[in-house]
Amino acid sequence: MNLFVPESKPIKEIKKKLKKSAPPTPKLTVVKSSPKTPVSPKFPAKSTKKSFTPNSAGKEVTSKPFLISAKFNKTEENPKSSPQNDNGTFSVSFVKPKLFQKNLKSTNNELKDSLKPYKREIPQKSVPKEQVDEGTKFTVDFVKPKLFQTNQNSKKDPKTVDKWSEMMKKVDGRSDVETQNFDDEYEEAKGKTFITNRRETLHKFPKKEGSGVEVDFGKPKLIKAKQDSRKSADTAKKWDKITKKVDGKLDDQIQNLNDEVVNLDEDFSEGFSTEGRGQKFNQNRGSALFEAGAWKANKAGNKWFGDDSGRSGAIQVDFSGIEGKSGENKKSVSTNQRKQEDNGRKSKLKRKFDEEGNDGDKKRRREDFGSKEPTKVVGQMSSLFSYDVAPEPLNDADVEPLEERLFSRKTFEDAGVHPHLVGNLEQLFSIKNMTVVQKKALPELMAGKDGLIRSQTGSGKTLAYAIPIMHSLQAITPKLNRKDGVKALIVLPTRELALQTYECFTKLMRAFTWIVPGIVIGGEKRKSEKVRLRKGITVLIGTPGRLLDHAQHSENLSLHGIDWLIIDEADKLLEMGYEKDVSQLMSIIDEQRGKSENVGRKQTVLLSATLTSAVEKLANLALKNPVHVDACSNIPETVDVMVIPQGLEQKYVVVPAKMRLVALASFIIEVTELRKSNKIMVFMATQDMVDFYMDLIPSVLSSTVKFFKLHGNMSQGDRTEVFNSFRKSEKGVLLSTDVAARGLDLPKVDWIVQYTAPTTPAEYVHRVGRTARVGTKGSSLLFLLPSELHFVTMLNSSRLKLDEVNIDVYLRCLMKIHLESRDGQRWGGGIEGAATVLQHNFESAILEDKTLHDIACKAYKSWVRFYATYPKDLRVVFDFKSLHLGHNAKSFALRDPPRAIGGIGKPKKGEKWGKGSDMRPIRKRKNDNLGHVTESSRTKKLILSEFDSGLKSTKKMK
Ligand SMILES: Nc1ncnc2c1ncn2[C@@H]1O[C@H](COP(=O)(O)OP(=O)(O)OP(=O)(O)O)[C@@H](O)[C@H]1O
Repeated sequence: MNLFVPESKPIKEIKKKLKKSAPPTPKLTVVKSSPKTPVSPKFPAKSTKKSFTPNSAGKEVTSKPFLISAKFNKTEENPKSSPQNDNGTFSVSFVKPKLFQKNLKSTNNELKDSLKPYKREIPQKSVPKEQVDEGTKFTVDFVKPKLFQTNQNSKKDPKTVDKWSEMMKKVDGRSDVETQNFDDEYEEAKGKTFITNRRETLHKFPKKEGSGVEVDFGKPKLIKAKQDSRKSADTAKKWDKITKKVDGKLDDQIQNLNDEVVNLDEDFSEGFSTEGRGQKFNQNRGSALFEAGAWKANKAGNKWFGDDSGRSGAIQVDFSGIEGKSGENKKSVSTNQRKQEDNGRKSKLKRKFDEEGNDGDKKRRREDFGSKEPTKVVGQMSSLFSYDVAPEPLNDADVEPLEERLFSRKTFEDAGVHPHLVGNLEQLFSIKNMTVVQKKALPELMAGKDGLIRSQTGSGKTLAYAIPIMHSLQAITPKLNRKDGVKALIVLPTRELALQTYECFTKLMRAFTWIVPGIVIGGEKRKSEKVRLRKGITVLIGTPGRLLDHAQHSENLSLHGIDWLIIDEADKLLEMGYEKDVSQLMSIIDEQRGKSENVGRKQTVLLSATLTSAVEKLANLALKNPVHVDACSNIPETVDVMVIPQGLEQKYVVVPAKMRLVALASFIIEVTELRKSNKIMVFMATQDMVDFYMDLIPSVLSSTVKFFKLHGNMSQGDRTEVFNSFRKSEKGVLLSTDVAARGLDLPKVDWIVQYTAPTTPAEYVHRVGRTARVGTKGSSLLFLLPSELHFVTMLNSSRLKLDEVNIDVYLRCLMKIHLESRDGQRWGGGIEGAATVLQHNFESAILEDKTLHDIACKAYKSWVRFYATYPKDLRVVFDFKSLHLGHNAKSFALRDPPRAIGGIGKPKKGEKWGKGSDMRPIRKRKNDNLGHVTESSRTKKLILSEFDSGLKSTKKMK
């Protein structure tokens, strides 16, 4: 059966009939169309079939959908004329072609390539051509359009690209059922009716009715084009322009269509809409449409109209089939649902991966924290492995640490430093090249300027000011002598730092014997210091309290000849509340200098590894036209960033309160015994903690490594001895308070452990800065309670990058050493068993020794008090109320319940803080006039005790 030529109406017959039925030639404004000539002169020739691309039938498929909107203009003579029974004018609007062409133009070769296999399916030769007469009705299969559409979309949305490639896979294997599935999306779009009113040469499709496939379908593309127009301003404009034209020409139907299109446009994001169904298009360029694609003949439909020329007939497109899009909608809903499910599954998977993926440690930690057991009664050892609920592990932060170059290529010689000094540096310090901060600071300070200097820890700030001082003092003629009094005054926050600086100057002065260094740091008898001062000192180094004391009360200290005032670790001095002492010192210097004749200009220099706003305010008061020396060239001004030595590896470990002591001991064993690292510094919050752990840990571990302790409440003799012997020792563990956090230059320290977290990010930087100095390597480990985990986030925001290490890494070492329970009890195997033995041994040591028990209680109380004094901005992380005091007591090897330990404990319901407890409510800190936070007097006492000048009556404690 020939589907294309209706058997019942041979062409000639039809023509005859037409002639008969046609009224006298109406005055028609016929817009002629031919494949080669655009119907509307407003549309260029480009919009003809020439621009078609091959379709599956081997025939060209238009890249322009030819959604041709047509208007049948009723004639004046025959106002009742209708397309069915009369001729009329058909105005055609080539709405889409241009637009679509634009779209296709933008389609890259990928589209063509991807379509090739599909197109080759039906070789061109196999498609015979056939003449079809006017009035032939065609049914359209809407396969291709979607394909094109999708491909176009694919360029805009990666998801669609995926979908597209998935579809293409199906399309490639077009013969199989899947392709059919793909076509299903348009299944219900089939059945559109096209009627030609002209004779056509058509491709003959397979013999059967309903076969054949493709058409380049205007409507979807129209919708799509409109939709696309939202994506490109140009296209949108063009679209608007075209729409206007169309609107001017279209009849109601078309107008409606446009309305629909707008609606569809809205709906398109949800998939193909049902809105377009039932639309009818009139087209007077059926040929173009036919040419545009393959179609199916439907001999049942013989409606046709138009003139016999066949040039201005109409083709009616019935979109009723588009309701199939509701299926699509359903599909898209289900796709959405599937997507949601997928997302759900993915996020579940992601969570799972986060938990146990490549970081099984985190997973284990979460499991470990899972159970919760009440602390058992005193005298019995409570389980070590039952914790608070674990915190959510932190996501890996995207932190880009700030880098600061350390060394420069310039030598001290290049900077014009006196050759004797250069020689000294080479021989005694083994130093030739300057560090960056020295390279920047030296020329400015040697030129007589004041300076505010910042650079990372261990970058040679001491020499950055010591060399210019020495260089200028040695140049003074006649040569200085002791009677000239103090020429340079160096103020530092701690005695150890003062001692270290004194040593540095002593070395530098070897070539200049007439320059005399001196130190006053407290802790010594005032009398012997006075004697030294009376003898005469050229470079005086000291802590602020003792310096002020001498300046105020000792006639032997004359400051009128001061040329240099150095305030080192300025931020710490201010944080400790020394700004008053420092400013008093400055006034005394100015006063004495004011009374003297022939005084030169005094140079003042402030230094710190971290510059706070308080330091800058002090700088404004103390410095005149200072030069700002920052070793980091790209430090952002707005962000509170910290620079860490590049050789420093920063880690943190989250340890439940109960496990802290065992974890610390394990770490010490692991690092000193198994990894053979040499030196560790362990920072603790309070002096009592340092005392207690110093008494407990070495005795229980019977370790071969030597332990040292350093805090502000030790005698100066002990402090100096410890400081010196730890410096010189090859191996050792130094338990210390923050007294050792600043400025100390202890050689070859491998690890910095912060057993209690610092009170500021800046303090963190100074503590870890005791290792990895001047280009060496070092590591740091920060202990955090689960509740403190987000301190890491805070550090991250200062561009400090820390990596998490699991507690097991250290606990595992307990399996490698011989651990015996003190009383022979057995505690099971594995890590847990070993850790329990160790904890048991600590607790037994306390139980066996009442003094040690008392020390433990004292330490515990001091820690609780300390915890309540975290600065306000850190309390969100170091929240006293979130502490499990009982679990924390265990880290002091105490089995006693908190309230039994000197009344420490949270108040019971209805009870106030302080009642029967050592605890007090946390006091607010106030801002002083220098803009930094001042401590409550109790907190201040706590901090100052670390750095006490040793004087009986401390004025600074007013
Ligand atoms: N140009 C240099 N080349 C090599 N080493 C140097 C140089 N300048 C100083 N050093 C050494 O670097 C070490 C650290 O110096 P210094 O204590 O002055 O650092 P810092 O910047 O003050 O550190 P912090 O901020 O911790 O106080 C010292 O041992 C010092 O001798």
